[in-house]
Amino acid sequence: MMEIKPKIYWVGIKDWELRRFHGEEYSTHRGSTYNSYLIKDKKIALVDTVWTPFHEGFIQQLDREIGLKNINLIVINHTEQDHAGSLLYLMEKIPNVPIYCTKNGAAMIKGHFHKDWNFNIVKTGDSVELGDYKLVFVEMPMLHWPDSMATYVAGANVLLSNDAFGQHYAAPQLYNDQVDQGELFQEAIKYYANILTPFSDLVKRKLKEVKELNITIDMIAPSHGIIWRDNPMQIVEKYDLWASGYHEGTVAILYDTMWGATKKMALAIAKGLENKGIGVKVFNVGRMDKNDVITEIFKAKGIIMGSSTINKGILSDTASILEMIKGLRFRDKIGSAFGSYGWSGESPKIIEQRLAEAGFDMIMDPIKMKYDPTPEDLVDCETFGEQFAVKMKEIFS
Ligand SMILES: Cc1cc2nc3c(=O)[nH]c(=O)nc-3n(C[C@H](O)[C@H](O)[C@H](O)COP(=O)(O)O)c2cc1C
Repeated sequence: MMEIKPKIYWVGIKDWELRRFHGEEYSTHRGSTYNSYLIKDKKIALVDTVWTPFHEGFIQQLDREIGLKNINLIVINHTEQDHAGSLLYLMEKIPNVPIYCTKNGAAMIKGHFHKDWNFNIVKTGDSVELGDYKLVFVEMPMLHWPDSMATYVAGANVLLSNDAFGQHYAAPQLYNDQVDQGELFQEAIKYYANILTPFSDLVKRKLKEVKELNITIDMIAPSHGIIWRDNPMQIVEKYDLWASGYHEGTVAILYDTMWGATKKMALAIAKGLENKGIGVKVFNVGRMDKNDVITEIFKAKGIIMGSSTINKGILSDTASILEMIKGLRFRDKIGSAFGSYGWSGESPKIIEQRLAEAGFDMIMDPIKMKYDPTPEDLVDCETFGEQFAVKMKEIFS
């Protein structure tokens, strides 16, 4: 239990060992934290809980520090198991305590726990007086579930933002100014790219709405990772940027190969892009963490994706990335496709079609080479890279 502002305590859990989240869908190279907050004002409020496997230690800590019976209300900003999982066990001890949540939140708590507890449905602007502080609720539907909301602690100027502005990042320290900035921002952008990209329009609208409220925010305390206390608005500004067709002006070449032919093509295309002054990163998607690939796609302006043909189709790791791309609905990105083949050569066309369906502007016809590319083939690949670079520059100008 650590005091983050007078009378406001972090009562979360650091999960150092977590390496996979959302089943196997999200890699967590640096673990994660489940941040729960306790406000010990005249009334005692608990905001969010922790993931189910950690419920025992979490509840014991709360009981030891304040006595469970002294909790006057619980706020559930979001009902996903990593934040609300311990609620079931907590409510066994204090079954009548009021739970403040959105209308969707109450429905989803019932969906998860099949219990009809004492729900207090709140909307944006509703509030609860705690004594010196007041909790003010801000609905954030689809950021990133229909139930999501944030809780603002008026008087302390703390925004308990739940999943927004969070990162899967376990660190010895609690605050943004105490940790490695490279690690912190890598985890923050990875979180945005992999979880929030489909909701960028909503993010922009919500940020505008919050700015118009004209509230002072001295601290943003999300439900995963570190707390933003040093210039907390810097992460809000980043979200504004990331939600606005963000890119770093580079090209990501993503390839998959069985015997190395498509890799040779990838490197030749990269050379062509570099010849024309475009920054390029090359990744073997079969060997790379998929969420890191998604983060790199998020950062790039252009995506050139290659796979050799297998059984008239594409290699499975490429297919998996394309499925993720489809759901994430990237915007304002350009692309093309390539690949080696033996006799029928379907893969580049399949990639082209799937990227186009996912909203990419395919600015060049795909290129394919039979079996291992000859030196002449590689010159053609290099020229392909140069032409892509020229078109990309035209789009920028
Ligand atoms: C199991 C297997 C299935 C393949 N199926 C096809 C196919 O359906 N059509 C085709 O054009 N080539 C097919 N190929 C040939 C490869 O696409 C070809 O060898 C290519 O050069 C491999 O490129 P890579 O080294 O980048 O994987 C197949 C190869 C293997 C090993």
